[in-house]
Amino acid sequence: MTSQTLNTVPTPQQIRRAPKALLHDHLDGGLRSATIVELAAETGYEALPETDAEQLERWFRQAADSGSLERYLETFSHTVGVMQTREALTRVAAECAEDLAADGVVYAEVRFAPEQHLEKGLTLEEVVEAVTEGFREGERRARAAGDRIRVGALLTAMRHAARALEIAELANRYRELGVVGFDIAGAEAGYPPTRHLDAFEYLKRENNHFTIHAGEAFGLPSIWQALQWCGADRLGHGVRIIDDIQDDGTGSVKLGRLASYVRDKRIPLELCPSSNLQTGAAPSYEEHPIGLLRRLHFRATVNTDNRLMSGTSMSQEFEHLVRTFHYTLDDMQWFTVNAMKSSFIPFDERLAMINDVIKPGYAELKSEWLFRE
Ligand SMILES: O=c1[nH]cnc2c1ncn2[C@@H]1O[C@H](CO)[C@@H](O)[C@H]1O
Ligand SMILES: [Zn+2]
Repeated sequence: MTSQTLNTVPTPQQIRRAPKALLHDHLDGGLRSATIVELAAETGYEALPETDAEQLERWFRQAADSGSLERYLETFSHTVGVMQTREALTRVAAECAEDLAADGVVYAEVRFAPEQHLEKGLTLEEVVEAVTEGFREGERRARAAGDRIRVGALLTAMRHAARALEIAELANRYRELGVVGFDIAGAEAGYPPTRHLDAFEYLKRENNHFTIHAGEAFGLPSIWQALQWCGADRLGHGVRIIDDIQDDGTGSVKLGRLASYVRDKRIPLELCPSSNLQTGAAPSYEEHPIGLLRRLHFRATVNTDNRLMSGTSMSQEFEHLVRTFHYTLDDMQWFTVNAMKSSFIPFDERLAMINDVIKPGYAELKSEWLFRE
């Protein structure tokens, strides 16, 4: 190995400092556990399973480690439970932006389902405004701490419910006000994305963007519907696309028609390795499809999904991948540029982020070995 290739394998510290872009992160899956405890006391939420922040953090991780998406999702009742006031939503959003920035994330799209935050009388509009105000506040605090981050909101509709069109209209109304797109989430099996076709067709007519959770707990039919019936711009997870790829282990790999389409059309895959291990969508980091999908040049991106439930961060996701697949800074840059290219902000802004923030950041890290004492 030459010294140059040796030096492009990032250290944990370099991974944290490297500029990262995040497309798939749930606001209600990333609260600080101490904040949950405080908000529960302030807002009179009495159903927390633990009242000590550290124990609560452990509880979330263990409860989410269930091997089933449905059981994993049950843990969200406690985060959503304390996110029912304007102040709570703004605080959680501001801390989210701060935490991501401190982890070296320069661009993030963070999603949440407005319809889940109406229990204490807030309107859908008030929920969106509280969250976007929090993101702006978090961006300011990050700047004051010497970090840079830009956060866009994605509005999620819950796939078992029937409010998708309403939430899509909301996303469209708040487009110039910090909302960059739309999503559907929740239990996948039994709730195909075509249930919400009216919402997707509306967004297409409005020239708006959307991603769909598909190919996580359910396989190819869900991905096929999301793309070919609903017209999704990106796939939330999409990891089961691996079921349409035959890898005989001898170097000969055969793509089925859906996998070919996904690769040919450069459909972004919002891959979330740690989350997949917890819900049983992948057995281990070693066997996670991201290794093959990266080798085959799918438009793969690395994401956190739910930092609290998975006890993770963008840096930690990359640390796992670097350890497992021996990725270099060039690989990290590749995933990051993929994410930025696939983001929902205007093209000129994406390009500036890639050329003026991401590439210089990696160049700086890659050159460090030259000046080592
Ligand atoms: O990995 C996932 N798959 C499907 N749904 C999810 C996942 N993570 C979170 N949510 C769901 O999205 C809602 C809004 O953020 C959360 O409340 C949770 O129910
Ligand atoms: Zn998700």
